[in-house]
Amino acid sequence: MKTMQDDIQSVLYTEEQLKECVQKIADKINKDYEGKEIYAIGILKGAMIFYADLVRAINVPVAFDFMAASSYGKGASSSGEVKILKDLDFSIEGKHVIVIEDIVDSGLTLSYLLRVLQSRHPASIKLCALLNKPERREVDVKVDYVGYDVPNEFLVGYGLDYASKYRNLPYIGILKPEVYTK
Ligand SMILES: O=P(O)(O)OC[C@H]1O[C@H](OP(=O)(O)OP(=O)(O)O)[C@H](O)[C@@H]1O
Ligand code: HPA
Ligand SMILES: [Mg+2]
Repeated sequence: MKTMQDDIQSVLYTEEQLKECVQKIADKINKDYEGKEIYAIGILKGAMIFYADLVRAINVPVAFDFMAASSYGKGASSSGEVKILKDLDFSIEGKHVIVIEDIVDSGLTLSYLLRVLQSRHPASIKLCALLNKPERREVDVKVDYVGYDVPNEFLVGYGLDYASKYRNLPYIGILKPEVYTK
């Protein structure tokens, strides 16, 4: 039987590497937010695995909230427009917000969400993404905490999907191009 692994060209980051990387990001956040409370906004669904690992490495109080956004049109490239599918449960007014993403690619999702969130008057807002793909950037977004700058390949695993599949792989892999071009 064909397994998910058969669709992976190569492993980009192993489970162990990801664990170390998440800890490094958390160390910085722990320093920057000492004595404060964080309102962590995870962007569903891609960010959920990273979110779950990151918040457990943070040692100041963290309130959880989530948003789901979708760029219109699916596939391996984004179409440009962003729609909010699920909004936050609570107000972020006066809160120290960190928006947590799995990957910044074109930047359209984060730049749109950032505009929406900034209009709600948080005390501060920072962006945290495990992966950053600078070659694909269409709009400028300043990501405050980044795990890795990644090459322009289609990545899956550790939350990242292709056609709703591969999110549960514990590592990040490069998807074989024949999987998404067929
Ligand atoms: O920088 P961008 O070009 O906007 O791309 C990045 C966004 O695309 C993916 O999410 P997607 O909308 O596919 O939904 P998902 O998180 O449910 O996979 C990813 O999780 C980011 O949220
Ligand atoms: O490389 C990627 N993989 C999965 N989802 C994505 N969304 C933007 N870029 C990617
Ligand atoms: Mg996403």
